[in-house]
This record gives sequence, structure tokens and C-alpha cells, in this order.
Amino acid sequence: MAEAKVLSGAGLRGQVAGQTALSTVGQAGAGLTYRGYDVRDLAAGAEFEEVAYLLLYGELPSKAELADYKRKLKGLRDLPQALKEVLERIPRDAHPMDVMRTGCSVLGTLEPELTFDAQREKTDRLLALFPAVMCYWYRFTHHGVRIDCTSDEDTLGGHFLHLLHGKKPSALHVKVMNVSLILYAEHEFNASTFTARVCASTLSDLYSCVTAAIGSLRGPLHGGANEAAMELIERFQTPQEATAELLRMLERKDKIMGFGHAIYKESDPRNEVIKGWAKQLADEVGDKVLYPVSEAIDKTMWEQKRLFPNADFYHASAYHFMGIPTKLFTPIFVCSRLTGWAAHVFEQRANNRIIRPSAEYVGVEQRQFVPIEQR
Ligand SMILES: CC(=O)SCCNC(=O)CCNC(=O)[C@H](O)C(C)(C)COP(=O)(O)OP(=O)(O)OC[C@H]1O[C@@H](n2cnc3c(N)ncnc32)[C@H](O)[C@@H]1OP(=O)(O)O
Ligand SMILES: O=C([O-])CC(=O)C(=O)O
Repeated sequence: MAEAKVLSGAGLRGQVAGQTALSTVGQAGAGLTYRGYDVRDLAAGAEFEEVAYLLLYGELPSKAELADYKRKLKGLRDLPQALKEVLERIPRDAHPMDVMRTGCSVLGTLEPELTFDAQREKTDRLLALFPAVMCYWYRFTHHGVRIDCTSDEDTLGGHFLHLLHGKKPSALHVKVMNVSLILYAEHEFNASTFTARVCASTLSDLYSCVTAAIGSLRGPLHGGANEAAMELIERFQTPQEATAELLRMLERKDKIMGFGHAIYKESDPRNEVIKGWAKQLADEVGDKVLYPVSEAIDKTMWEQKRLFPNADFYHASAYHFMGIPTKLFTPIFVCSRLTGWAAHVFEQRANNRIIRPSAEYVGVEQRQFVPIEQR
């Protein structure tokens, strides 16, 4: 069993920084819940749009409400021409998270949130069009194609795959995208969500909160870990090679991306779900390398460090098997986590006090100012 962490000091670890009714993370007997529902039940039985509705509107939708919501989102998928023009100007070798951040920010100038009454409308618009922001830029700069940003795909996950690959995705791939988007949707006071809440606490607009959150998610210690995990996995041809190099990396005290967690102590409940789907996708494509290599890394990390895969590790191979370029992994996280970020912004706004902690001063004692001529 992994040792209990010391929950104090650096990184605000273990300190309660506010209240939320949105999710619980790592509570005994309930690994991860969204508004009281176990994420594993949601991933097994719900559509991502149902979960988005749950987070943003407070309760699971009825059949009629879900149909209306999906119809509404479908009608909001296209990008404004001015945003397409901006995306075309962003270089091909830009990081796609910078593209998402810029896309969000530009939309904030084109369709600003003028009052907080518009917060849900603006969130639905971002939810519907984020896949197109990523895919329009990617297909234009990498393939020279100006894609149609609408599709008649029923779900957001299917819509994303359709825009990316320019064709109807398989039912299995739509299913896995749906599960993935559910798993990534919400996670209490993680770094990017806390960023969004800090920004919201100044009474700033939704686009600023989301733009700031995207910046936090980008780092490899947070959302960027799925991309970093892929870069690790694809270095190896065999499980033996992976194990040998892992031991060397651990000896050097390297951080292994996709392992460990700030809150979970023994396992990340999202891992078993996405690992199962990664295995199904591996079987579908007849993979004999990536999945066994991933399992070897997983085993070595547990044996050597008692560290377990977090949500990001098996997402890497799952996305890869669906033909998604590695650099788009973290932007997919944005498309999902937007729901959690926005729900936290609404919650912060509903009971706001500016977030402004104190610092422990560790600098020099107070001293006499010396004019520049005398220094
Ligand atoms: C969706 C998500 O955002 S999930 C998180 C994604 N991030 C990653 O996968 C990046 C890799 N993981 C990490 O860097 C960390 O585990 C974090 C950032 C997730 C959590 O950080 P912390 O809460 O500070 O970690 P924690 O307190 O458990 O660290 C305990 C020890 O394990 C080590 N450790 C933790 N994770 C790892 C890892 N992935 N590889 C190697 N060692 C690790 C730490 O270095 C630390 O050792 P030390 O005491 O000798 O310094
Ligand atoms: O909670 C965290 O610190 C990171 C995480 O797993 C997430 O944001 O999904």
C-alpha cells in the first residue's frame, strides 16, 4: 500500500481552499463523484452531453432535455469567420494548447460575456465549438485544408473525430471518446480549476477564466502528462526494453509522466476505465507493442515506487490507437474539462469572496533605501 502523504505546506496540499457541490475526489469508498454520481457509473451508462448538463445545469437531463441540449450544441458548432482567420495565422509548429488558449481568448472579443446572466449560453457555445478550434487550425496548418466545422455527428466526441479525420468515426471510437470526455470532465480543486476560480473571484469574465485555466492545464505535471506519457511509451519496442530504461530513469530520479497523484493515494479510479478501453482498442488495431510496453511501465512503477497510473497514462495509447496525433491529446482534455471549469466559475460567482491568501515572508529584513548615485 502507498504511504499516506504529509498533507501540509508546499502546494497548499491538504488545505481546504473553498467549498464545492460539484465533485468529491479520493473520499473513502467513493473514488470520484460528480454531483453525487460515481464517475464509473457515468462512464458506463451516460453520454458526455448528459454529464455536461449535470455539471452545468445541476441535474441529469430527462430524455427530452438531453435531446434539446444536443440539438442546441449542434447548432453552435461552427466558428465565426474572424476566428478562422486568426487560426490560419497561427504557425504550424505552435503548441495546440496555445491555439486553444488563443481561440478562447479571441472568441471572448467576438462574442463577449457582457453580463453573468449569459454564463451558461457562453459555456455551451465554447463546449460546442472547441473541437472545431483545434481541428480547423490543425487541418489548415498541417494539411492545407479549410474544413467544414459542422458535422451531423450526434455527439461531441464523434464530431471531434469526424472533423479531425474528415470521415464518419466508428461506433467503438465514438464510444471511447465519450468515455474519455466523461472521465476528464471534473476534478474538484485541481490546478487548472483553481486557476479558473481565482480568476472568477475577481469578477472577471468567463473567457478570461477559461483562458487562464487552459494555461494551467498545459503543463506536464497536469493535463500535459497524457502527451508526455505518449512520448515515453513510443520510445520502446519491447516490454523488456521499457522496464530496463524505466529502472535507469528511476535511478536518476526522473519524473515518470502519467503516474502519481496529488490526492489519490492508491489508485486513480479513472485509470481502470480508460485502461480497459485502451486494451479493446489495442486488440482492434492488432497492437503488439504499445499496450504491452504500457503495462510493463505500469508494473515497474508499482513494484519500484508504489506509484500507480493516473487518468493520463492509458489515455495516451487509447488516443493513439484512434489515430489522434499526440499533440492534440491535451486539447481534448480542454474540450471536456471546460464543463468542470465553467461549473466552478458559476459556483464561485454565486458565493464570491476574492481569493487572496497570504504569503510567509522569507526575504531580507527591512532596510534603508540607498539612492542610485551612492550604490
Ligand atoms: C489529470 C492530471 O492532471 S493527473 C496528474 C498528471 N501529472 C503527471 O502524471 C506528472 C507526474 N506526476 C507527478 O509529477 C506527481 O505525482 C504529481 C504532480 C501528479 C503530484 O505531485 P505531488 O503531490 O507533489 O506528489 P507526491 O507528494 O505524491 O510525491 C511523493 C514522492 O513521489 C515522487 N513521485 C511522484 N510522482 C512521481 C512520478 N510520476 N515519477 C517519479 N516520482 C514521482 C515525488 O518526486 C516524491 O518524491 P520525493 O518525496 O523524493 O520528492
Ligand atoms: O486533481 C488533480 O490534481 C489533477 C487531476 O487528476 C485532474 O485535474 O483531473
